[in-house]
Amino acid sequence: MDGSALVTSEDYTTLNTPEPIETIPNGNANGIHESPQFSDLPHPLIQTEQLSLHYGEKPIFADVTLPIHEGCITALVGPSGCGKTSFLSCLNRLTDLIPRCRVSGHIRMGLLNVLDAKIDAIALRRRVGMIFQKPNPFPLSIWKNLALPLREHGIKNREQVDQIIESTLEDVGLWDEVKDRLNAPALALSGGQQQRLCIARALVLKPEVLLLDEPCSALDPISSGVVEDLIARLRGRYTQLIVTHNLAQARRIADYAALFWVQDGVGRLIEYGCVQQMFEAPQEALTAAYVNGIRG
Ligand SMILES: Nc1ncnc2c1ncn2[C@@H]1O[C@H](COP(=O)(O)OP(=O)(O)OP(=O)(O)O)[C@@H](O)[C@H]1O
Repeated sequence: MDGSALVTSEDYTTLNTPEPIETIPNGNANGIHESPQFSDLPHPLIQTEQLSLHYGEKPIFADVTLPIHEGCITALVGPSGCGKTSFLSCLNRLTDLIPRCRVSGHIRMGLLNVLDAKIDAIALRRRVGMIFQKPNPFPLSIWKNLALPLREHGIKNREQVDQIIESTLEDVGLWDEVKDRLNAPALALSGGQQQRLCIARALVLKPEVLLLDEPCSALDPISSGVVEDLIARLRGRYTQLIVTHNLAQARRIADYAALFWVQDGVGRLIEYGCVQQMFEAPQEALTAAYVNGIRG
């Protein structure tokens, strides 16, 4: 599902987030990515319990209990229509904006009960940013794409805004490419640059979690590689949950993977584990068939 239409500038609102954590759970001296062992695990930053979602009367997924570990990359994989995007949308309550969408079960993020009707969903969306399949920069200049969410959060001092914009564009590897044309329209950038700008737009608000819904699938192979490298580089600083149909990508960058599948008309979590285990020694026959390209 392309949820880009769901997001308004209002979704980029509200301050009050802790600084991103600095721990880097992965990556050895050679830069080779290694999956963490379960024994090394901190508590999950987010935990869903028996999470279920309906659109109207139609059940989409049911009873999903899934930990999402801090600083790690978790990949959601599975065939089209099994509810991966819908699951992502629950985590920052974008589901509130979908008519006749009903979510039940529990989502804990630290001490926060995410599904509590009383919590500030706008504040939550600042802590849990979302990146969509199709890059969706505002039809404004590059600079304004980043200044706008800052201004909405009360950061207006020009020097401070410029400093945050520069460091965030550095973070996403875009500074050198755009520093001489910050007033150019964002829509004039290439698809891959636009997607990195959208990631920067989420990062200026210092989120803890990034939800990435097939962030590379609309990009050419080179741009896709650049965005994938960026996601891998952000490991440890942000908790990332990525929906991808690209199993090779999941294997390259994720620490954990979760396989969703429609069974008896409803999406189910079939298996969750370290990415290495999911690909090399899956516990479920369906996972083995999926990762080996036999099913799905
Ligand atoms: N707003 C909506 N209203 C009603 N049904 C919806 C809505 N959004 C998605 N669906 C349906 O819910 C099911 C799950 O969709 P979802 O996009 O979550 O699956 P997905 O696994 O992410 O699929 P894909 O990999 O193709 O993006 C699909 O049958 C879809 O048609």
